[in-house]
This record gives sequence, C-alpha cells and structure tokens, in this order.
Amino acid sequence: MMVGTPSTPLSKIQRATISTPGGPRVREEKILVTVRIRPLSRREQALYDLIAWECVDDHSIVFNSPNHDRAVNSYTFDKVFGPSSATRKVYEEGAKDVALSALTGMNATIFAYGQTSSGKTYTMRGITENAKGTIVVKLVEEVVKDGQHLRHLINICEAQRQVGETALNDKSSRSHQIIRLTIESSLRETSGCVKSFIASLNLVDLAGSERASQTNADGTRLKEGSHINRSLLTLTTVIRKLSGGKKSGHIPYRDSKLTRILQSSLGGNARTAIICTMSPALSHVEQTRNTLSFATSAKEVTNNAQINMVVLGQEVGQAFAEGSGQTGSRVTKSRAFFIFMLKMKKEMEELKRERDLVQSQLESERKAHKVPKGMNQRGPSEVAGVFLFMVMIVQPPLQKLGQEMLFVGRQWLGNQLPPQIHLCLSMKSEKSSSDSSSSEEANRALEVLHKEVASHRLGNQETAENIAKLLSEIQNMQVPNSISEEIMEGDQANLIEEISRFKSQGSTIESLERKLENVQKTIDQLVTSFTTHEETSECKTPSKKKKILPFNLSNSANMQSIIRPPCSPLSSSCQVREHDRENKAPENYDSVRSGNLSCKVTPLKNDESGNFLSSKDGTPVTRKSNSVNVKKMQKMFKNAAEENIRSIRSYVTELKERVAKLQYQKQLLVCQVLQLEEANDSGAEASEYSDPSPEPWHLMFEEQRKEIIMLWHLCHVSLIHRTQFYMLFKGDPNDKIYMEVELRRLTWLERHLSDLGNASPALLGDEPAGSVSASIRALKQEREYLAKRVSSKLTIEEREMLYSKWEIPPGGKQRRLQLVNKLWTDPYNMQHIKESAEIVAKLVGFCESGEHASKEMFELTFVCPSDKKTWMGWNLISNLLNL
Ligand SMILES: Nc1ncnc2c1ncn2[C@@H]1O[C@H](COP(=O)(O)OP(=O)(O)OP(=O)(O)O)[C@@H](O)[C@H]1O
Repeated sequence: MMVGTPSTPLSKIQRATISTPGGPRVREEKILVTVRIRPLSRREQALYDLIAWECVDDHSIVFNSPNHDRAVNSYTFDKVFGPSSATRKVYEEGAKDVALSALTGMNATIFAYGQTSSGKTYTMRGITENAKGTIVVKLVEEVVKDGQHLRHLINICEAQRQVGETALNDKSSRSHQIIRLTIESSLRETSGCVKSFIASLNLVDLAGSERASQTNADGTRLKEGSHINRSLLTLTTVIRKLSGGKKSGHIPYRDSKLTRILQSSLGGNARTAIICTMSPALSHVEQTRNTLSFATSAKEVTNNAQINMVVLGQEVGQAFAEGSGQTGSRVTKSRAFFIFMLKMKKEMEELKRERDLVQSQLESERKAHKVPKGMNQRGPSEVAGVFLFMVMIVQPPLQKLGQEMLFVGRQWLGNQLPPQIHLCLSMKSEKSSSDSSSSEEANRALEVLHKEVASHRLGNQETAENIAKLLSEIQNMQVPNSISEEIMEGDQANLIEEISRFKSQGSTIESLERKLENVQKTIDQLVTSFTTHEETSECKTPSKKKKILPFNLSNSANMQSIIRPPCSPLSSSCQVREHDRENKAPENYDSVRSGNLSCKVTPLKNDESGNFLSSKDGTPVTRKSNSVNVKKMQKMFKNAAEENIRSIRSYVTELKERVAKLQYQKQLLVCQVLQLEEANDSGAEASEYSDPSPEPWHLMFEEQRKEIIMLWHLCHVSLIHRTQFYMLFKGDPNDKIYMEVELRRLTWLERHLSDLGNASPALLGDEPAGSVSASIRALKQEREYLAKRVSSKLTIEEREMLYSKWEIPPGGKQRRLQLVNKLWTDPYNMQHIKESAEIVAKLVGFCESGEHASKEMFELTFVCPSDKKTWMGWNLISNLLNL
C-alpha cells in the first residue's frame, strides 16, 4: 500500500512532504493537526452555558463571543470537525492516513489532546476501533481472530485505567492510555521478491489538563490532577520547543514518562496525527484557547518517518514463502527474520564505527610519528590477522533465508572490516547449534591460517601443540553475544537502557580481552619454545643443526615472503653482535656483508653468544663454503620467523590497546550519562540551560517564567512569594541567575511532591502525605489572610470594580474570599497572572515600600530551609515540605 499525503484539502495549510534523494523511504513532514468540537454536554446545558466557538469552514475555527466583548480570534488547522461530525469522519480525515502508514513500515502515532471532558476518550475509542481494521487488511480469515484479540487487549487496558468522577466529567480518565500495536506485514511481488515491513502504531488517549478550581478536585483527584498537568506541561514544552525548529536547543523529552514514550512521535521517526478536542462552552474559553495554542505549535513540528523495510531477492522470497507455509504463521517468521536483519545491520554498523575509530587513531598516530602513509597499515605478513567468527543461529524453516543473509553479510561486512580481520560468517541451524564449526568459510579460513603457520613449522612437537592451541583460541574468538543482544531502537532507548548496553559491551570487551590474553600467552610460549629450540640447536654441531633447519632452502616462495629487514629487539641484538665482530675484524666482516664468498676455509664453532670463531685462536674467520650461506640464511629465517610471531603479538597488543581505548571511552560515556541522570534526578536542568545555541534572553525569559508559573501552581507555592518574584523579575539580563535558581528549586520541589504523590496512599503513612496537604493548607491560610486585607488595602470603588471584573456576584457571601480564591488559579493565562500579581501586591503593600522587595532577597543563600529569613516566601515553601 502506498503512503500518501493526507487526503484533506490543504489549501490553507502548508504541509511539506519531502522525499529524500534516495527514494521515498524517509519522509519529512509536519504533524497532522486537527480539532474536534464536541456538542455542549448536559451539564453545560443545565448551567445555561453558551456556545463560544464556530467552525467557519473545514479548516478554521473562530471565537464567537456572545457578549462581543473580545476580539474575534481565528485558528486554522489541517481539519476542523464540528459538533455534528461522526467519529468515523474524524478517523477517515484526521487519522486514517497516518494509521495506515504502519502497514508500510512507518511508525505512526495518533493522539488526542484537550481539556478534561472535552472528548478525548470518546474520540480515541472510535479511532482505535477503526484502526483495528488496519491490522487485518488482506488477511480476511484472520479478521475475527485478530479483532477479538485486539478488543480483548483494549478491554484489559481500559480495565486497568484509572477513572474517577470530577465536577466536569463523571468518568474522567485519571491517567494517560497508550495502546501500541506492532504491525508486521509482508508483500510478495509478482517478481517473487518479498518486501517485509514492521512498524508501531501508537494510539494515545491523554488525560485532560484541568484546573483544580473547575474540577473541584481535592485529595486524590487533586494529586492526580497535578501529575496529569505535570506531564502535559512537559508535552507542551516539548511541542513548543520543537515548533521553534532546530535552534530550539535541548528538548526535555526525559522530563516525563509520557514524552519519553512519545519521543519518536514528536520530531522523530514516525508519522503523527494529533486530534485536539474542545468543549464549545463559553465557560471553558481560556482552557480551549490553551488547547488551540498547543495545536498551533504542534502544526510546526516536523517528523522524519522512515520505512522499516527489508527486501528479499527472488530466490529468498521463494524460500520465505515456502518456509512460511511449513510451520507457524507468516507474520511470526517475517518478524523473526526482520529482527534478525536489523541485528545484523546494527552489528555491522557497530563494527564499521569501531573500524573508523581505529583507523582515525592510527592515522593520527602515524601523523604524530611522521610514519609514511601505507606503512604499518597492514601487518608484515598475512598471518598477522585475526579471524572474526560470527555465527548466526537460524531456525530450520529459515535456513534458506539464512544462506542469503550469509551471502549479503559476507559481502557487506567483508568490505567494512580492517584488512587484519578475516571474516568467517557462518550459520548454524538451531537444532545443531552445538556443532562447533559447520561453516565452510570457517574451515577455509582456518586452512589459510594452517598453511601460513605450517610454513613456519619447526618440526617440534611442543610448538605444533602450541600452534594448535593458538588456532583453537583464535577460533574461539567469536564476538560474544552477537546474536543474543537485544535490538535497540536507538531513538527510543532511554539513558538507563544505554547504560546497561554499555555495561554489557564492557563485559563483552572484557571477555574479548581475556581471550586475547590467552592468545598472547600462547604466543609467548610459542616464542619461548622457538628461542629455546634455536638456542639448543645452535649449541649442537652444524651437522645436527642442519637436520632441524626450520625451513627448506628450496622453498624460495616462502623465503621471499619471510625475509624482512630485521627490526625486532631480537634481531637488533643480532646486529649488535655483528657490529662487535665488525670492530674486531672489519675487513672480513665486509666480505661477508657484501656476499663475497671467496674466503678461507676454516672449520667453525660457535662461541657462547653464537658468533662464529676459529677453532684455534678464537678470531673470527670466514670460509669459502656453502655453509656460510646456510648459516646466514638460517639467521635470516630465524629473524623472519621471529618477526612473524612478533607481528602476531604486536597485533594482539594493538587490539588490546583498541579494546582498552574503547572501554575507556565507553566508561567515560557511562559516567556522563550517569551524571546527566543524576542532574535530572536532582532537578538540575543544567543541560537545558547550558544550551550551546541559546535563544535570545527575552524569549528564554518568557519561557522560563511560564514554566515557573506552572510549577508554582503545581507546588501550591505561596501567593506572596509568587507575586514578589513576578513583580521583581521582568526580564532584565541580571535576572537570569534568579530565574534559573527558582526554576531548579521548583523543579526539585515539584518532583519531590510528585514522588510522594506517586506512592500508594496505603504506603505513604501520615507524614509524607502531610507535605502536600500541609502546603495546600498553608495556601488556604494565606488566602484567608489576604482576604482580610481586602477591606483595609482597597477602596470601595476598587473593590467593586474588581468584584465585577472577576465575576463575583453582588450580594454573595464572603466576596473578599471569593475574590482572593480566584487569584493565581490559571497558570496558562498570562493576563490572569499579571492581574492576580497586581492585586496581591496591593494587598501586601509591595508597591508602597520598595525595600520589602529587593532582588537580593532571592539570593542563593536562601536555599537552607532552616535559615530564618525576614522574607516569608521560601520559609513557606520549606514548611510545605516539613523540613
Ligand atoms: N463528539 C462528541 N459527541 C457526543 N458526546 C461527546 C463527544 N465527545 C465527548 N462526548 C461526551 O462528553 C463526555 C466527556 O468525554 P470524554 O470522557 O471522552 O472526555 P475526556 O476528554 O476524555 O475527559 P478526561 O480528560 O476527563 O478523561 C462523555 O460523556 C462523552 O460521551
């Protein structure tokens, strides 16, 4: 099925869909945003609430105040559904296209956002049921089975979902609900090729944002409300930042579980549709405006959806089709195969990354030591290599697929590996996984190694055993866990998963290193046995020594590859001896060096250090004999053999260094991740504020102020503190530090309170639960205190004007308290905040004496809750925590 752009007319909205040059496998597009207005509820009708919103066409909605006392606002979206629109229509025009993307291998998310009781659950239930349809396309016989199964799952989800009654909704959802369907599909083309797709479809019904004053929430409902508002605040922050484009800096996905789960749907690898639901009622106008403002930001968010697809060749497609006919369902095999392919790809990428890293390190070392390019890129001999064994475990019906993957894998991976690593990619069927080496490749590779090493064979039993041991150790150097490692969906993996991944890689490296250690030991033994053997043989008579010459002189091909300039410590010591001899009899030595064989014939014997001495006076002599050549060649062979063994050793050392470097880098990364986690846990949002490309301060200030206001609201912070802070910090560059400190402190406070709230009431006991309720009580007392000051601080005219503006009915009881109870209750409405602050400032008298409110009062020292500051704001906050 082809992925198409939404079928809605787009005359009013620019929705860019850009295909990458490589084809349509990556899709960059804006989030599809629609708005649905529900009819007035019975409750709203009973209260004679009025309809305040009107759909002027399929894309636009306007605020239509019955009082005509506000400017007419118009909002435009991909689609607007009026109160009479059926859910089917909402699905068809606002979700179907995105939902069906999952069938073509693109992750997709559909979620409903809106105020409490605006119709999210009502809408998403219908959407989810319609998207069930998407799972069973073409599998007619399985429709009923899968449909029942899906319904069964939805029922389980809904049964687990917290629902509670509030003043606005009898069955208000008190938690977010996310249904994630993993959709696997395959398409066999007429050519025999099989396209295999896998994608997730998320169906998200968010809990609604709410104002405690409207829902009359208290106790558990209030706590739920603050959790809901907190995650929605993070969601709105994420959307707002994403809508600002690439320069928006750090996106705080990790600040709530909701945004962590939805991360790939928000600016990532997914197609996303958001349906914003709203009540038409005049009484909810401010909340509705917030919803529309969220929707307006969401329109600007760009996602990059990719098709998760594997194409199998004709032969494999056939095998796949045959295999799928044997046992199990096609879908299961498709999934297993797909997952396998992804694993392979991931591992290959990992290897490639490591290779690049090593290459760049070698390059910089080469530059540092001014080694000409080309040298040391490869060991001096082919034998200086490591065989990388990758073993695929394949279920019997998928063996043919496995063969194809071997082919692809060998070609692909073979090209990526450094020359020293010989690839042995083999396949094991699951039933015979105990077979040690079923692959021809492995045998062939070992043969090569055998041949190489055989040319160095010393005819010594012990050495042969060492070589055999070395071979088996190299053979065992498989990449551990190469198959069992979980697939990581990179963009979804959270930091904790990353940490454990790095930890497991650490142990992988450890085991690799242990194996390298074993190889090294064996090599050491090999070298020792070789040296001992040589020493012994050199002490023997030349005639005996001849019998155990390591190499046959007639083997000229081997000689060519073995003879190298001596550069090992051993060979340099030989040079020194040669030099010593040169000092004693330079004239003779010259003749040897020049290869002049016309010398005196004198029987030779060796001194302790292996120099050639005359039998009588010990002076060095040369003789005209082929034995000189033999000895010279013997030395050269010895050097060459040493060289080869040394090169294996140096390669192992190099590998160990690489492992150590990688391990160090990974540890460093783990440390950084842990620090980040810690910073997050303690509420220190350092990364967010140390953004390398910060926004202009005035924009940052506005954003931070909004967050602070919301956090004050969620933490039930003193109104006097809020007012004082609000009045003092208005965006001056010097305010930055105060804003940051306030934000960090509040974030910590909010997390602390919400952690208390997260615990089950049964587990909480009296004390911690008291923290939240004490803060609410303190706020209530503060309101009563402020209400008492209304008469003394405001004139009658001022009071009446405020009563009318804040809709306090005339003649009502406790009008002063009613007025104060309305202050600072709508954290989304900046006008409301400004007016609330002005009233509280008047009641407390901030405007009369400036010295009451100096910025220094907010200095960092006030962090200590036991400090008795004259200013009461933070004392109140610390009281909230019973500190
Ligand atoms: N489009 C609609 N047509 C008719 N009734 C609707 C519509 N949308 C919602 N309703 C009704 O409005 C009420 C509230 O809807 P719903 O529970 O879906 O809201 P919600 O946004 O999920 O609320 P909360 O966030 O509190 O869970 C329900 O009684 C529902 O049946």
